[in-house]
Amino acid sequence: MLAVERLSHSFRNGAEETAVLHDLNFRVEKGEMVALLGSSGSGKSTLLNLMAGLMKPTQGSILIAGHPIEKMNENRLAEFRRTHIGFIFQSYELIPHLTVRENVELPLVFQSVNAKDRKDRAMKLLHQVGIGEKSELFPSQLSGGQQQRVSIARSLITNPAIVFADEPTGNLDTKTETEIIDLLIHLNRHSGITFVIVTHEHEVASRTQRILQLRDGYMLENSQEGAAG
Ligand SMILES: Nc1ncnc2c1ncn2[C@@H]1O[C@H](COP(=O)(O)OP(=O)(O)OP(=O)(O)O)[C@@H](O)[C@H]1O
Repeated sequence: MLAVERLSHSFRNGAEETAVLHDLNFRVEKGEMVALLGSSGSGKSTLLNLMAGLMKPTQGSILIAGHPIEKMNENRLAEFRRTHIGFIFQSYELIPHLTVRENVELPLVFQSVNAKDRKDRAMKLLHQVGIGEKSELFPSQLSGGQQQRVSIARSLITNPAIVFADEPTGNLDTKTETEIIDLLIHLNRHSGITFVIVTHEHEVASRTQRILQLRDGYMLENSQEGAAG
C-alpha cells in the first residue's frame, strides 16, 4: 500500500544544506496499522509531508497504491491526495461555520457527488464513529474527542487507500486519547483501513501492530512489533 524506497531529504538555506532524513526504506501493507514514533526533531513531520505529497524528496521514491507520488505534477498530486489519502490532524482542522455533517461531506463536494449520496455516506460514517446524533451541530459545540471523531469520519469519506494521522491525540486527555485510539483500532480491524499514526508517545505507538522508529532522521533497525490492542 505504501512503499518508501531509499528516501533521503535535505533542506537548503542559501549555501547551507541540512540533511534531515537518511536513506529510509520501509513498507506498510494494506490493512496494517503502523506507528511512526520519534522524538521532537527526529524528522516525523518531514517524512509525513513527503508521504502526503506536500513536498518532493531530495532523493528516493514514495509509492502509494503502486503510484510513485514524487513523479506527479502539482495537479495530478492534488487530485491523487483528494482521492487516495486521508488525513487526521492534531488540531482537527474542521471548518467552524459548517455543521458536523457538512464538514464530513466536504471532500465529496470536490468530487461532485450529489447531495443525497453525500449526506447518506456522511451519516453512515458519523454513526460508525459514534456521533451520529451530533450531525447538525457545529464543531464548537463538541468536545475535543468528538471533534476528532468528526475529523476521522471526514478522513474516511473518500474511501482512501491510506490514512495518515498526525499526533491525533496530541490535544486530548488520557481517557479520550484511549477512546480515539480504540476507535482507530476498531476501524482498522473491522473495515480494513490502513493507518500510519505519527506520534512521539510510546503509549500510543505500543497499541499499533508495528512501530517504525525514527531517530535523528534514521530509521532504527529494531523497529518492532507492537502490542496490537
Ligand atoms: N524548512 C526547513 N529548513 C531547514 N531545516 C528544517 C526545515 N524543516 C525542518 N527542519 C529540520 O529538520 C529536522 C526534523 O524536523 P521535523 O519537523 O521533521 O521533526 P519532528 O520529528 O516532526 O519534530 P516535532 O515532533 O517537534 O514536530 C529538525 O532538525 C528541523 O530543524
